[in-house]
Formats: sequence, structure tokens, C-alpha cells
Amino acid sequence: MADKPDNRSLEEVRADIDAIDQEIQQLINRRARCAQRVADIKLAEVQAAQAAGQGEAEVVYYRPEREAQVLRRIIDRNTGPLAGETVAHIFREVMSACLALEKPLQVAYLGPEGTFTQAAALKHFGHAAICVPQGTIDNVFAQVESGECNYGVVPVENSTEGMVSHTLDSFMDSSLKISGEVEMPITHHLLAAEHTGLDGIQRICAHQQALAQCRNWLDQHCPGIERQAVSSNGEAARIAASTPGVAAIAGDIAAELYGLEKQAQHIEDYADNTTRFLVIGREEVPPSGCDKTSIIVSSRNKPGALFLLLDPFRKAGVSLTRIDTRPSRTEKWAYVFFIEFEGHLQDEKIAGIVAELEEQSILLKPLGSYPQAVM
Ligand SMILES: C=C(O[C@@H]1C=C(C(=O)O)C=C[C@H]1O)C(=O)O
Repeated sequence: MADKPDNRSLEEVRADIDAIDQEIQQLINRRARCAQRVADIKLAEVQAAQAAGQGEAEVVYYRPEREAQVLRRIIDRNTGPLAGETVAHIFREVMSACLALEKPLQVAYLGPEGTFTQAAALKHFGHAAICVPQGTIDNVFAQVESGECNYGVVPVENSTEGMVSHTLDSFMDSSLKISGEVEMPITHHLLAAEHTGLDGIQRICAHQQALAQCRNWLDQHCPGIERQAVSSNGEAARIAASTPGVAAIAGDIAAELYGLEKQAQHIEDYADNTTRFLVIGREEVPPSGCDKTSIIVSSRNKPGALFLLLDPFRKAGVSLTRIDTRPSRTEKWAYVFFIEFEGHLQDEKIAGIVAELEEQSILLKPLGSYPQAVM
């Protein structure tokens, strides 16, 4: 059946919009009161456990598995005209604001301000979270380990350049768990002070990953210009803003934050350049129904060792989403594998695989099960 023609005048449509906005606002506040009630229940549960002498568990208001389920359902049932992802982003902010009524989350991220890691933190936790920049990946881990921050966000893998090895190394020494993943499409620009122009650039600063991701473009358009690797693209943008003749490779946030002009846009060599970030926390996350698990495993140095590590996955029909190897720092010439796969450590099938791997390996460290990225 065709829709009835919409004969409303401009004034009538605007009156409708005003009435709808009022209703949405009331509903959002009603939702917020529900979230407050949930928080009261969680607090009462922890207090009751403490009174019964059962440890000193802290109240964990944030529930990543529940948030992932809410967002997935929103995308699944969406009928448009707005895109599912668009509506999910709006609800991401609604949940973020509801949660902050109790206490805004403190989230450490690999800074400085203006990095893609900051954008990833905001995408995952929403804008009500208090995001705190850290100078190094180690500091992000330390902030979460000490309880200074609730969660941390670190880059782990880029689709052009592979793993961020430092993040993997940090996991080896840490007791923190992975509680989520964030995927960000990465777009790089060549940024410099206004009116610099390609001819006015003597040096290009960026994080080594960004330099690598734009290598072909730079070879073609900026041959002979010095390239300098610095600690982050945000830092590169800061340098470019204060040093004439210096350009930075960075994204839109950095361009805006440091008032830099785009000398060239979208200079990454591969159009589907994405970076994946991990969220680290102190708690294990229950199953959300669509999860991933990451483990570190080190095998005995014998023929077929890698085959033996992977065979349990094949037998159980479980897909690996990532496998990477790092030199072990304790035993010379031993290697550790960083393996990611679909499923949750609480699934029987996954628990079986892990038990089998434990027999084959000298070290097996589960880094956590967490909801697969929703947006
Ligand atoms: C309301 C809850 O607490 C938090 C807020 C949520 C929300 O606003 O929907 C979801 C999960 C938690 O992060 C809950 O656990 O249900």
C-alpha cells in the first residue's frame, strides 16, 4: 500500500518535530532513571556481598557485554530512513550519558589529544567518558593497573602495517584483561600551517605506522623531503603547528585541534586502511553472544609445534581471526604466539580447545573474551 501523501505545511511539520522532541526527551530521561535504578541494584548487591564477608569487590557499573547487546539489537531492528550505524551512534551517546549519572568512566588512551586512539576511545565509550591522554602504551596499562583509570585504549593492529608490537609485549607482563575492541577507518592528511603548500615543506613528521601507510604517496609526491618518525601523529601535528616548513601526517581531529591546513587529503596507500584498538580493563567480561577471545601461547620447541597449537581450532571448527608471533623475552629463541579467535572462554567448545592447548604449550595466558566490535 502506498504511503498517504504528506500534505503538512512547514509550520505543521515543525510543530510535529517539537512534539516528537519533547517525547524523545521524556523517554531518554525515563531511560536514565532505569539506568540509575540498575546502578542502585548493583551497589546493593556488592554491599550485601561485603556484609556477608565475601571479598571487597568494587561496584562495576559499566557492562560491555550488555552495551554490545543493546547496540546490536538497535542495528538489527532498525527500519530507517536513518542507517542502523547512525542510530547506534546516537544510542551509544545516550548510554554513555546514562552511565555517567553514576560516575563518568575514566579512560586512559595513547595520546596526545588528537590521535586516532582518542577517537577510538570516544567511539567506544561515548562523549560522557573522561578520556585521559598518556604518553606511552606502558603508561596506559599502568593507569588501569593502578585503578587510576577504569579502562584503557591502545592500538593493536593496522590492516596495512600489521601488529603494533609494543601493545602485544605489554600484555605479556600485565594482568589486565581485554574487555573490547574498536575498529576505526583511518584517513591520513598532509597537514601544515596555512599557505605552506607542498613546495614549502622541508620535513614531514608522523608516527612510523603513518609514514609506512602513506609510503607510496610520499615517494610519488614528496620525493627527497626528509621524513621523521615521532611518537604519535598528534605529536607530529603539534610540531607542525609550531615549526614553519614542517608538515605532519595526521587525521581530521589533529587538523582541527592544531589549526592546520590540509596540503593534501586521503594520502593513505590503501583506501580501506583501518586500525584496530583494544580496550583493557581489570574485569573479565561475560558472554555477549558474539564474542572474540585473545590468548598468548608459547609452545615447546619441537617439530610441528605450531601445527599442534592450531590443530585443536581446526578440529573444533573455530575460525582464527589473527595469529602473530613475538620473540619471547624469557627464553632465547623461543617464540610466543598471539592468537585471536571467535567465541568466549566460557563456551564449552572454546574451553575444550584451551585445555588441549595447555597440554601442548609451556605458557598459555588468556587475555580475555570480549564482544566483537558492533559499530
Ligand atoms: C543500565 C546498565 O548499566 C550500564 C548502562 C547501560 C545502559 O545505559 O543501557 C548498559 C550497561 C551498563 O554499562 C545495565 O547493566 O543494564
